[in-house]
Amino acid sequence: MSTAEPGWLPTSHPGRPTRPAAPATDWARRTSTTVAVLACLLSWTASSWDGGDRGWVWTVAVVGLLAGIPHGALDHLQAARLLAARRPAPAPALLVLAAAATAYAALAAAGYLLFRALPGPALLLFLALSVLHFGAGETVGWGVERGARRAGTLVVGALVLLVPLARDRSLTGEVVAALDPAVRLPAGWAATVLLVVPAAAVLVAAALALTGRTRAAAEVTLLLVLACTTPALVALAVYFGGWHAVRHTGRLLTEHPGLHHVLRTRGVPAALGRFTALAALPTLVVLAGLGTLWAGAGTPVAAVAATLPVLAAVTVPHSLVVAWGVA
Ligand SMILES: CC1=C(/C=C/C(C)=C/C=C/C(C)=C/C=O)C(C)(C)CCC1
Ligand SMILES: [Fe+2]
Repeated sequence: MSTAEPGWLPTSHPGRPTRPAAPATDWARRTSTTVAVLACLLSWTASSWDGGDRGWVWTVAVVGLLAGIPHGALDHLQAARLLAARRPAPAPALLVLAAAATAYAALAAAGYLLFRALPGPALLLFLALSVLHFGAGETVGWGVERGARRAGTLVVGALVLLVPLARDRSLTGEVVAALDPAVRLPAGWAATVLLVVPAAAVLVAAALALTGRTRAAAEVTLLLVLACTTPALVALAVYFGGWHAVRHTGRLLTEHPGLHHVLRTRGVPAALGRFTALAALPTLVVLAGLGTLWAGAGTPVAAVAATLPVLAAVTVPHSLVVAWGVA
């Protein structure tokens, strides 16, 4: 990073903006929509040709998971920036970064220990947190009042996570049993989710369309189709890696001062290049960890069960940093 560019602490931006920042949001919306539409079309085609052999679904699941990892790779920088902005007096940048990274790691460790000690309640908390995190990522740009945003967050978060999990009860059950055979999901949860959530999503899409938010309405409809008509793991993986992570990255290009500077002066591809460079090392660390976990798992289900506590652990600080940034 050259000395003329702002780093991860709040600074005034040198120079005049040469490009507006909206292209990052636009790029993210166009890319994620294209991915979701193509994923639906390809998935319907594959499902009709695979003769019941669903090996391809696991490939899509791994690709989606891997594609989603980098979107949290700059969380420690985001946390440091938010922490620095709240301090009454400026503190040395490295000290703030160390404090933010320590708090982040401590929260992740606490999440992991909780998952290991009490898998049942921790799984329910993790699902609730994930619904809120995914849903909040969708409603952030809707421009609706707070109550409507909260309802939309719950409905769309449940749509993209709980509906696929409920559609493939046997996979969800197997993963949960591999995690801890003593854990029981509440009876009737899947039927309730499938009865309530898609209908609620239709109402949300209709409300958005009737209030002139046609693009948001179309996006909720597309997520409804993805969640309800593609194999559960495909829906989850495509949403996580091809939609949630892409949109979060688009927002980061505007929120992170260094990336925003590159975005304004050199455009979206250059800002994405800079994001890739910054995210590479944390992403590689997570990949190495996942590789170790997966090497010890005998079956795909065992690999997913081994991934779950780690995913839950990093989701705790990740969701908090993202929510703090939006607040
Ligand atoms: C229960 C369960 C799952 C839940 C995954 C979740 C809840 C992921 C949340 C990720 C988040 C919130 C990432 C943030 O960016 C799997 C692995 C799909 C497989 C089947 C069982
Ligand atoms: Fe996220």
